[in-house]
Amino acid sequence: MGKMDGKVALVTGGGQGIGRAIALRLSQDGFAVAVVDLNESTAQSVAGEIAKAGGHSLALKVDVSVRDQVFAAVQETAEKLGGFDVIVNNAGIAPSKLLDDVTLADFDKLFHINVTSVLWGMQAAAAQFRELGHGGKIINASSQAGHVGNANLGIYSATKFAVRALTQTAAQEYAQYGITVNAYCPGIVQTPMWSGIDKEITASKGEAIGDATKEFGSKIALGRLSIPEDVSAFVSFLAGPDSDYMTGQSPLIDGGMMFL
Ligand SMILES: NC(=O)c1ccc[n+]([C@@H]2O[C@H](COP(=O)([O-])OP(=O)(O)OC[C@H]3O[C@@H](n4cnc5c(N)ncnc54)[C@H](O)[C@@H]3O)[C@@H](O)[C@H]2O)c1
Ligand SMILES: CC(=O)[C@H](C)O
Repeated sequence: MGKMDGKVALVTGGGQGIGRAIALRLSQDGFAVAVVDLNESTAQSVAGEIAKAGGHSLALKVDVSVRDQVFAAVQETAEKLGGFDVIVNNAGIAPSKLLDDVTLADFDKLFHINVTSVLWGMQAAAAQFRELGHGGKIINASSQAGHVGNANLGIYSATKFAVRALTQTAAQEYAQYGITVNAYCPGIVQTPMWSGIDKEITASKGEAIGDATKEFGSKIALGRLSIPEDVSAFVSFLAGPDSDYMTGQSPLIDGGMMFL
């Protein structure tokens, strides 16, 4: 019996990387999980992994930058999985570009996918919790790059700083409804996103692939990069009953460069 049996969670960007690990872990915790992703195929694959392991799941193709699609996904999840208790606004992109080279189109796309998607997810989840007559948990993906501006990732860093602002503000505004709002801020996690960054940064510097990983990794006390399961273990805590007291906190845990 999972500790969260009967509860329902929605994970955006659940088709790969950190989102996939979160979806699988919340299912192991007992949640029924809606796996939401722009990539329908990977969303269905992760939902299939959950079902094969005996869990309840739903795969939804959603562009999280489109408000109506996010609201529709939350509604469909509540209807098909029988409730709604947790949303994890995890989806994001991380293109590497020097500030000098950033265009308005780059800026708008990145803020729509990494920031407004979090706002739409929080609005949709809070509305659903209130419609169902109970509180709930909102969990947002920030980053170490939301605490320290990263060269070559300046606009990305700006989006992750913005997610922390939205998280801490929502925590204050939603507390009256019994809704907690927290963010996770991983360091460097071995996912397709990080592989892409490593390639782009090292190529732009004319260095060998992997040099960016060595550069970032050298600052990690534990001497290793994170894996998606490091993050999903923390999100499992945030989604569970032990974090009912936490909202908008941002204590720092050094070591794996995991910030809360
Ligand atoms: N990998 C890292 O080092 C790292 C570190 C800190 C924070 N993060 C953050 O964690 C989250 C997950 O990162 P990851 O490394 O797993 O990334 P990833 O690129 O491996 O996976 C991201 C997923 O989001 C989906 N996605 C992208 N745009 C979308 C959209 N518009 N609508 C719906 N889905 C969309 C992709 O299809 C993909 O499945 C991101 O918010 C990222 O910024 C990552
Ligand atoms: C570089 C980093 O921290 C990730 C991509 O958020």
